[in-house]
Amino acid sequence: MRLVVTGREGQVVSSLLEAGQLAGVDVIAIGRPRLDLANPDTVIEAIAAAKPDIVVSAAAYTAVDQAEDEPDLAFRVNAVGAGKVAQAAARLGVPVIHLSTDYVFDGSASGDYVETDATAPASVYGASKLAGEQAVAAANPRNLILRTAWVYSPFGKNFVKTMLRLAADRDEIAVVADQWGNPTSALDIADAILHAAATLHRNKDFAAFGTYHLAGTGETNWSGFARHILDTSRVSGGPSARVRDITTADYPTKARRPANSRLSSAKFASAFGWSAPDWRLSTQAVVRRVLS
Ligand SMILES: NC(=O)C1=CN([C@@H]2O[C@H](COP(=O)(O)OP(=O)(O)OC[C@H]3O[C@@H](n4cnc5c(N)ncnc54)[C@H](OP(=O)(O)O)[C@@H]3O)[C@@H](O)[C@H]2O)C=CC1
Ligand SMILES: Cc1cn([C@H]2C[C@H](O)[C@@H](COP(=O)(O)OP(=O)(O)O[C@H]3O[C@@H](C)C(=O)[C@@H](O)[C@H]3O)O2)c(=O)[nH]c1=O
Ligand SMILES: [Mg+2]
Repeated sequence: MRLVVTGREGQVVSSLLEAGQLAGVDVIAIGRPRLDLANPDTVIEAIAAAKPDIVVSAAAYTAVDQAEDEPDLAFRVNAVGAGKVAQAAARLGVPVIHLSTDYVFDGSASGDYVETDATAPASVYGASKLAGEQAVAAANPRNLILRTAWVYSPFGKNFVKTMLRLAADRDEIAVVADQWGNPTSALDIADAILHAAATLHRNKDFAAFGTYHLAGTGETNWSGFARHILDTSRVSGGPSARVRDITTADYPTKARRPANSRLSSAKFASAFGWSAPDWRLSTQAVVRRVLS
């Protein structure tokens, strides 16, 4: 099985390259300048040349606050570009596995979001990703749209690395405690994608295409996540700091973020027989890797 994944150094693409090597699966990453989602005309040819059995659409414009100032670029990359990736797969007669986000929801629900819940993005990033889901589904009926959340890993930029960096020269970090969600390790996402891809590859009659939530098991808020990161770091001999709970109003940002974007991953678990470890266990593994 040959997976062709978009992007070069992002968290999910890096995790897939590593997981593919361990599992003996060919993973080919293609990104800028060859495949530039901001220049969607580059996409079809770059993907065809890589001869995929399955395409994984992991590249995206992910700067949530910056997107408020660059909506055109965010939509070109996350909506038009993503649609082209799915179209490239369709032309080759292969499925596409596309990554989306919890930020397609506005956060007003009281429980976990399921796949059929109404979307209502509160940010440009969220709106561009929702448009991307629609473009992917329209371009290729053989799509898995995996909505994940709060992604961290040893690679790229993420909240775990930010907390460890801040703790190195501060005694206290103020973190919002009124936004709830599911921290998700990109290492786990990669494992889940390999698992789902193997299912699609093995079963040519696979019929359960569509949207799935795929996030870490268990819930917390950003402050609880920060505390667990820094507790783990302290016992591992790394930097630590006190975490002070603040509210969203105390931490003004350009983009509005959902107060509750918890996702139920039950549909993915029942379709693919895979669920993520508890978020605390996965966080510990990544913190230790970042420190080592
Ligand atoms: N990070 C998160 O917290 C979450 C992410 N997601 C989604 O999961 C997916 C993977 O995210 P993650 O791995 O964290 O992303 P990162 O922010 O770590 O990396 C972004 C990736 O997109 C690539 N990219 C950006 N712009 C372009 C472009 N114009 N053309 C080609 N490639 C481009 C980058 O390329 P390069 O390698 O060249 O830098 C990089 O590989 C995305 O679809 C994202 O929306 C969903 C929920 C949470
Ligand atoms: C650095 C920092 C952040 N925060 C807050 C801001 C925000 O509400 C929350 C998380 O900050 P971040 O900037 O890491 O989060 P953000 O960029 O919003 O993360 C999102 O990225 C996109 C790509 C997604 O798809 C989402 O699932 C989600 O992971 O923590 C603090 O309260 N204190 C701090 O010192
Ligand atoms: Mg400190």
